[in-house]
Amino acid sequence: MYHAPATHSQTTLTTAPPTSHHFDQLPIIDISGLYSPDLPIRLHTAEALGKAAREVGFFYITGHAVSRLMRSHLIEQTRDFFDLPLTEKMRYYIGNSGNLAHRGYVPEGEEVFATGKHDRKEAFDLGFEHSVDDPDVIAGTPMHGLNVWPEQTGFEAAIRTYYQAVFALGQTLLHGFALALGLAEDAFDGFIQNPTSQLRLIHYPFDASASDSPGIGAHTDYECFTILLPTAPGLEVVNGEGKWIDAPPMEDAFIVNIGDLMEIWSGGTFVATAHRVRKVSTERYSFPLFFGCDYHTRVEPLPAFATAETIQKYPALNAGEHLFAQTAQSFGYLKVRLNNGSLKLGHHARPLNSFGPSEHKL
Ligand SMILES: O=C(O)CCC(=O)C(=O)O
Ligand SMILES: [Fe+2]
Repeated sequence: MYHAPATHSQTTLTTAPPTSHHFDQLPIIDISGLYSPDLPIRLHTAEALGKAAREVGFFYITGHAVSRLMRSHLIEQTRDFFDLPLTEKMRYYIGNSGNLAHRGYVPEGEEVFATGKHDRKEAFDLGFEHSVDDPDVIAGTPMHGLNVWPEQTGFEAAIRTYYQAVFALGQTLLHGFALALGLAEDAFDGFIQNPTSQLRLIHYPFDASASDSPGIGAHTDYECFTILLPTAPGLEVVNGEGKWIDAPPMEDAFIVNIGDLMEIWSGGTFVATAHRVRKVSTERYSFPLFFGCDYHTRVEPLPAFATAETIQKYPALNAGEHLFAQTAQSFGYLKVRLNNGSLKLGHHARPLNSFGPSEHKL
């Protein structure tokens, strides 16, 4: 279901979860068939993907092409970076990334959500790199530009390699989703020529006092879909009865979840399922790639899914403006600029958490 997004990459859940489907665990889908040169094999795999996207909106994928070595380099480099003293990490502070490129280190307390609470977490944010002569970079369009790279030996190479591999996996999944919706395999490609697609390296530090209390509140992800690699349990997904189902890490698998844009395009055929992160007393790293579309994309139900009902339920929005509006309202350095008038959002920017309280929100 789609609701006004409350944070960058996250939409706070404001109404009851989908009621139609019962599940006690997430489905596991071997996606290797999507890499086949034979269309019938790709279609067969897409069918399983589509069933999971319709009924659960959240699933494990195996049979992908992101190697174990790439994943372990990512984790090692991230661990080494977060182990650095704060003053060193602050050299790469996200608030210093020029031109609203919004890349770099996010210290604890920088991100404050609609509830006013901040999570005990730090992050390092990066994204799709746009060339310096890209018209959007020249125009200063938010979230466009180059990544910030710490001097740490091996960091840039490891993170770049991972980004490229997981982004390519996203493109493969995108084709699978298109087939699953009965569309041409490349139906979405035109929307994803120059996306922002953020990869976040997130560190939830060891917190002995945090036994089973809520961490990141219930939300759906804002973009097309998310490809997540977690290192420890903590993620929970809501089922049709409103029960929270554990989604622990699974060896060699990613967790994929449908985001709001896919739900809008498919007129609700695919569901953006709410999830949250429990505070656990283990140190935890997680790596979501928010597979998004081009900044200027107008997102609305595609013709095959446009009915009076879906058009009313999913009013068109501008993907990038909306994403940035939510980011600007949750990151401290951008809030300062909003407050002093040096940054302005369009008059139609929705406030954080616009739809009021809910039983599933913190
Ligand atoms: O840390 C996780 O496992 C997921 C984080 C998440 O849901 C998000 O950042 O949108
Ligand atoms: Fe999320």
